[in-house]
Amino acid sequence: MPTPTSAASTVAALDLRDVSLGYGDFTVLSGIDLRVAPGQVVAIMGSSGSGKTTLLRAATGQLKPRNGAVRVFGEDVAAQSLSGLQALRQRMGVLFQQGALFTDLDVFENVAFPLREHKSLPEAELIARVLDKLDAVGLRAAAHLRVSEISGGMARRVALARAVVLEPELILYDEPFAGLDPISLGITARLIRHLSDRLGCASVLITHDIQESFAIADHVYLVGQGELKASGTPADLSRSQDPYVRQFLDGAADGPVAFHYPETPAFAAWRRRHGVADKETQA
Ligand SMILES: Nc1ncnc2c1ncn2[C@@H]1O[C@H](COP(=O)(O)OP(=O)(O)OP(=O)(O)O)[C@@H](O)[C@H]1O
Repeated sequence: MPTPTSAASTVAALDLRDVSLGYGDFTVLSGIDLRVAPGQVVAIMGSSGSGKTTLLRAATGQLKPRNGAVRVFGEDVAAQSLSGLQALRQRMGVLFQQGALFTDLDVFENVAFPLREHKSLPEAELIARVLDKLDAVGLRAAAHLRVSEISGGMARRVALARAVVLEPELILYDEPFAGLDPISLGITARLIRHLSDRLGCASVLITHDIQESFAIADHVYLVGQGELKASGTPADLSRSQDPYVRQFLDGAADGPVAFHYPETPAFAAWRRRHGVADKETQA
């Protein structure tokens, strides 16, 4: 029989059961089952507009599911009061694509910012914590530099240190590799794995980058055509003969992965207002 401790440790950091998400009359995704265990690195992949960022919004409670439940650390996100949601968010780190730093603060103060906002630590402890996180991203000795004095790749790493300074149990990364050169890309990927292992936190990456995410992920989910198309280890997906998975992984132009944005009821209404026939009728 599991002890209370071992039972607690099996609570998923993020758990989606039969979740549907959408905006207005447009359903983006439905029937999504997804689980991220503590310490796991999970990649969510899919073509442009497939709903990856939408999933991330559901995890942070910005978007309520139309169906099913989104649980973070075992708590139903949609059932939370504002203070409950804030308490859950304090246990999460989010690194947005434009993880913009405060340009009027130096590197140290950028990373110290969440600690100063949310914790009242003695200064010596705060300094130790910030330097520890800067050390984890290889930038301890850059603490004194102004944001204008660091490169774009360094700025990404500072943003990463800031995202983990509160030692979150779950970190959500929105396209952490976008716009990075191949070397920085490899370094950032290894850093994400390293931070996850070092802090024991669960990491979710929203990404298009197959090579780097497959190199560090324990599990991969592929979304497309409004649903979960595949899930498994990188090795499982690499072996898959499913036409959708193969087209996505091989980057082939022809296949089931849709290039065209799907026609929504809102577009159909716009089309009718402008006297435009639908494509099939025109053809
Ligand atoms: N606030 C919103 N209101 C209405 N529709 C939205 C909103 N945000 C996103 N969408 C729609 O939801 C769909 C999924 O968008 P989402 O940003 O989740 O895709 P994505 O997979 O992250 O795409 P990309 O890889 O291009 O960033 C898109 O069709 C988009 O137009």
